[in-house]
Amino acid sequence: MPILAAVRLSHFLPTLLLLVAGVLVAQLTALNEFFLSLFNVLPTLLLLLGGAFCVGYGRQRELSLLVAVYLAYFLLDTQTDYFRAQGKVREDAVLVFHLCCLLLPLLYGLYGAWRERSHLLQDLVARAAVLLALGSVTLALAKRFPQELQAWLGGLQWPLWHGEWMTLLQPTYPLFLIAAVLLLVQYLRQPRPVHAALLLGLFGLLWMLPKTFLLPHALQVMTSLSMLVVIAAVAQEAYQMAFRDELTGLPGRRVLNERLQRLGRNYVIAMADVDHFKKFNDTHGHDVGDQVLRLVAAQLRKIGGGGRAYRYGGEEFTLVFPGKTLEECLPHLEVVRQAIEVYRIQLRDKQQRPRSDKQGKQRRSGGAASEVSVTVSIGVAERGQQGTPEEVIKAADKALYSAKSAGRNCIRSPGQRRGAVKLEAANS
Ligand SMILES: Nc1nc2c(ncn2[C@@H]2O[C@H](COP(=O)(O)OP(=O)(O)OP(=O)(O)O)[C@@H](O)[C@H]2O)c(=O)[nH]1
Repeated sequence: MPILAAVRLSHFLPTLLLLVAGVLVAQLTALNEFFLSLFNVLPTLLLLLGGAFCVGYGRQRELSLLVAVYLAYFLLDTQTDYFRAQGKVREDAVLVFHLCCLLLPLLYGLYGAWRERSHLLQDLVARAAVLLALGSVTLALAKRFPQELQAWLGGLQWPLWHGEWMTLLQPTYPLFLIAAVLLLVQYLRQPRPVHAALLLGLFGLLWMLPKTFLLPHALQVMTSLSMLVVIAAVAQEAYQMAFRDELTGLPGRRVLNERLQRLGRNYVIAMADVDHFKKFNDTHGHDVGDQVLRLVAAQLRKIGGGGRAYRYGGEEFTLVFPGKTLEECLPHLEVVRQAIEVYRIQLRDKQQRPRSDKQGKQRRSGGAASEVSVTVSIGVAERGQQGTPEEVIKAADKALYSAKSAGRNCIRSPGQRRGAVKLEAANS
């Protein structure tokens, strides 16, 4: 699959909306009592609840990231509290702020792009060891040589590369840039909600740092939201894992079972099955078989008439039409059956793939590119006077067997006579 084709706006949109909301709220100079109290405790609450959630789902990477963001928040919050109470900054404020500006993107980029190992405990220990080593060396230096360290950090500048807009210590920007590139590459290689959230969360933190002492709520609000978007993305992935079929992206059996409990008095259920799929797999290989299932699912997803497609299992799909009659659904089922029949699938066998564009063009013009197509048989049943959804599925399954024995690539319903299979044929 081309990389950009897998990029989804839905991976970014919720995170983007939350962060934009955060930017707007952080600009407010006065928050009401409720939100003030909320944002004062939110980072800690998110660390505890989100941390427990990540532990539960074995997400060491997100857990370590939450801890790193929280530590930076804790250090900066101590400084801003003092600043607000005393009207002046603490003695070590500049040093602490500069260290946070450098260590936050460093740890964020490192933890974010560091792939989780299969052994969860080892992974967690390795991440904790990095934090401990970096933290203890920094702390020791800051305690022992505060002035020297501050002077050294202040000297880290390249006047040629300095921009007017740079309000943070100059090396902060390349560190954020490296972290952003790492996280972007990670997203492009594996477009997942969590990878998108990690990338956008980094920008939230970059926005926040220069405003830490300037806007009274920027620190609490943006820390909270940067943590929240990561936790929300973990929750979104957990939901997808539980309820979406990974291969086709369609809702899986669990969602179907749940939907069946909420169907009203009238509904239609269709079972669709790819024809001769075993033979297809044997001829073209399991990978091509998977590719075909994805394409069949993509066509079924487009079903009209208020229908919804689910992967029932294997090469079998279920279509549910709430509040519809059989007559209303048949034309829509026929449209997808035909769409699948005429769809030509270009085989993307890696070994057969041309090495250059020129070669690819030559092959295509020479007709050497291999194309395949599949068909589906569909059995469809509607709820009668009585009957549970399970009984309607059984009836649709029975009709599917009739469709198979009637020659496949057709639609049948219970009681339909043998031969009355294709609507177009029947209508003409
Ligand atoms: N590639 C791939 N194959 C699958 C998947 N799930 C099930 N299959 C294959 O689907 C085939 C189903 O074959 P059968 O149930 O015998 O039926 P069929 O060959 O489609 O024949 P008819 O249904 O009678 O037209 C088996 O070979 C399974 O291995 C999957 O996720 N990916």
